[in-house]
Amino acid sequence: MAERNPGCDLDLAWVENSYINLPSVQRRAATLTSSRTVKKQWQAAWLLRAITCTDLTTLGGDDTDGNVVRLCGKAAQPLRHDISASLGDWTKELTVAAVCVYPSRVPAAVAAARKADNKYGVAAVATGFPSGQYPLSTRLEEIKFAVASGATEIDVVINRTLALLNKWEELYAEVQAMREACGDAHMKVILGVGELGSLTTVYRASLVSMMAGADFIKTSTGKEGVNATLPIGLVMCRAIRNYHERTGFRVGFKPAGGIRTAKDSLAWLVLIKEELGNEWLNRDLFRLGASSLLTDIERQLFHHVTGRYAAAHELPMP
Ligand SMILES: O=C[C@H](O)COP(=O)(O)O
Repeated sequence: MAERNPGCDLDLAWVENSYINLPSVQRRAATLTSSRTVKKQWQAAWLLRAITCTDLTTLGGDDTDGNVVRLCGKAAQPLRHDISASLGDWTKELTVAAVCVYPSRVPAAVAAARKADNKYGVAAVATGFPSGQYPLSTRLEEIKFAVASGATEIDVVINRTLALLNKWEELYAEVQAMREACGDAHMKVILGVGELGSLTTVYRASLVSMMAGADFIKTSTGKEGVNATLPIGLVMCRAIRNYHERTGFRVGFKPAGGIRTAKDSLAWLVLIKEELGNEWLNRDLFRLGASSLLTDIERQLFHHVTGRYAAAHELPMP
């Protein structure tokens, strides 16, 4: 694991004097997908990398321990054995980075991960996910419950109200308290970008979260109307880069919400490579939060290996 970001004092002047130019962000984001294409064995290699960085997610009101355990089976063995064998023996060891579940489902996920020698992590969403509209005391209790249940990573949501009202000191204090409640569990801070109103607010909330000790910043819960988009991702990566330049600490990035196709995952990998560099292209510093992405990646790898697309029954999801 990379050295954790300990955070730093809140630099309010830096936060309040930061502005984002929307047209230039849009222009740069548009070049990302047009400037680089990866094909054939290189594409297969990138897709395998995407799998290792995936937080395989189920966050449904109808989740049960049964479907969480099936998801964990997929986390431990993301590809069908024969596809895996054709891609090389080393892929037998391939797992996703983590499974991501609600706090009440953590014990089942932890038990399943233990049976797979903890080759992947167990992440829990917390702090009044997805809205964060609850008292701080209960939000912190949720973190403690998930950590006590064995979660190794906690995906917390910020209080968007504070960000929208530019109450940066209060937001900083809340995220600091969340980091303390997480203890040794790594903390991913979800900004809920679709509800932040502007890219400038996204940049400022990114900075404040990192100053307060985020190990990762994450775009979305998957429940907002707008989730992970490349322009928003670009702004967050620039914030991560600027924070690293000033403090020397590396913070990870997790786009999440609406990432469904292998092509989407390649675009996100290109963004990371171009904006943060190869150093960020691993599960310690990059995650893709997704519930259905793996299905399409497996489908594309099946095509790479066999030359044809699989019928639905050939690649059943758990
Ligand atoms: O944190 C991950 C998201 O909730 C997943 O969203 P998704 O279902 O759109 O892939």
